Amino acid sequence: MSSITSSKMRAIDANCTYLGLSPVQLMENAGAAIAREIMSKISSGKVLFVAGRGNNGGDAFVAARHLATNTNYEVRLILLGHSSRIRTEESKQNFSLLSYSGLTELKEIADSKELEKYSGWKDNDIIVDGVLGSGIKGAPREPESTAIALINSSNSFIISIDSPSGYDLDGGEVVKSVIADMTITFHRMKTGLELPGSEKYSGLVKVAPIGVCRDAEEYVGMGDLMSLSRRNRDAHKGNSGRVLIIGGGAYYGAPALAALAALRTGADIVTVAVPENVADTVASFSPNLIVIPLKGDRLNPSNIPVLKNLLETHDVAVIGPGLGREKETLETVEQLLPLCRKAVVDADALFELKLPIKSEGKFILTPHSAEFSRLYGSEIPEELDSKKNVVSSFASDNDVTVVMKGKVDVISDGSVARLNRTGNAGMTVGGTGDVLTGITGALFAVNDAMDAASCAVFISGAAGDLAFKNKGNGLLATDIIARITDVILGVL
Ligand SMILES: NC(=O)C1=CN([C@@H]2O[C@H](COP(=O)(O)OP(=O)(O)OC[C@H]3O[C@@H](n4cnc5c(N)ncnc54)[C@H](O)[C@@H]3O)[C@@H](O)[C@H]2O)[C@H](O)CC1
Ligand SMILES: [K+]
Repeated sequence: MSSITSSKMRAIDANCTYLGLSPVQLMENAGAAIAREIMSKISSGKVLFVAGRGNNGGDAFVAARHLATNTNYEVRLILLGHSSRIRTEESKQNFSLLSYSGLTELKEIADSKELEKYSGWKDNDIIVDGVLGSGIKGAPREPESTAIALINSSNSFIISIDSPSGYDLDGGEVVKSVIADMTITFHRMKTGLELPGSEKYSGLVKVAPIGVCRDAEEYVGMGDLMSLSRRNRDAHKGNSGRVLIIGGGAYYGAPALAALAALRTGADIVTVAVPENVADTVASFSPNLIVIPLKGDRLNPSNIPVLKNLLETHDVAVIGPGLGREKETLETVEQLLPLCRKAVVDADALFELKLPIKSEGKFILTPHSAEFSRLYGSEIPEELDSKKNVVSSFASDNDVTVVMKGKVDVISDGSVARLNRTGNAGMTVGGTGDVLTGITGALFAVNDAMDAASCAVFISGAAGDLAFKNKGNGLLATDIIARITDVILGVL
């Protein structure tokens, strides 16, 4: 399996929490893995743990407790700072257990000078570095910086927890780092530990499993939303996404639903370009919509010059909701796609879509399984792994990102395939597909295609699940739009 970045690891952790596997359980497994490694290396001896106030230090607390259950080991631990400043509940809980765990010494040292004077640095068989892990930001500050220097100047065998402290697991600049003999990283290899020259800092790298649920990685969860781009405090209007919805003509509700969903997902500007016969109706749904009427009562080739200008001032186009399948409409879609930098293609726009799209642009297609089957030209297999393979190779062959909607949604950009299980049977009501495309458009405006597509199906389904709690099978597409912010506010 390939390596992952530390932000991907954080997303997996958060997905574990979402599934009910708590951080304290993962920490217990992480610490136990460190203790096992020490026990397999030496059967007795002196071990000094140096712990920071984050969860990297928390892993060290657990490891020290496990190791001290065996009286062959003399276990000492220094906490860098005051225990009142330990950051997380799981770490606090594990620190408090240390008073009952038979350690030879347990010290809290916040001051760098005092740290230098500490008598326990010498004659350890092993020093365990739990100073900083994946949560590091910038160059190590004090007292962590002095602790790193003291660890490096010892003659002991150095084992780093998760990452050599100070080293960037994503491969960024290293200002000051522990030079370890061995690094035990958790769950998966990290990108930065595979880079040429990284072994100078890490020593031998081992990957320890910590009991992460398989679904926390494969299925989209709350943690994935953490990797979405966040709004800058000094953002200007438009920075958070300009979405152009091209739809309507045959219908009027669909483009309005997509537009309102995009606004609730956080897009700054949502413009709805619809044939003039439905423009007033679409505009009447909400004063928040900007509606541009297009000549004619269906999308047609004469609309292209106006749409071309609009595409230039928008980050992403959402093409399809309520268009109808008139020949001239589908031909217009075909001519429009190569003009888009980014587009979400849905509903009627998928009907006669010619693939691959001859364009430099990036595309997300959101077919349900019957639509996908038509594009794919064959039946879709029942079994989930085969479905993933089919969607993945289709995405790769056509250079698109695909969301195949179903009871379990399958999302792939051709290199990665993810699954989503949020959503419920109440969402078979009309308009829910339009809501999903609107959410996808808003996310795609400011994120890459795979993140946008995966998070969009998750948000749409989770908002639908919240709506289902109050409305049951009577839920409407507009009820889902009303709950989008509740899902997003849970994370961003
Ligand atoms: N699934 C897993 O991999 C698990 C990993 N665990 C361990 O948790 C750490 C990450 O923990 P986190 O609390 O997010 O961060 P750190 O402990 O690395 O550090 C945060 C801590 O340090 C302060 N800080 C940040 N930058 C600096 C700096 N430049 N100088 C000084 N101090 C800094 C920050 O303010 C915080 O207080 C991971 O590596 C694993 O070891 C889980 O225990 C189990 C699941
Ligand atoms: K560390």
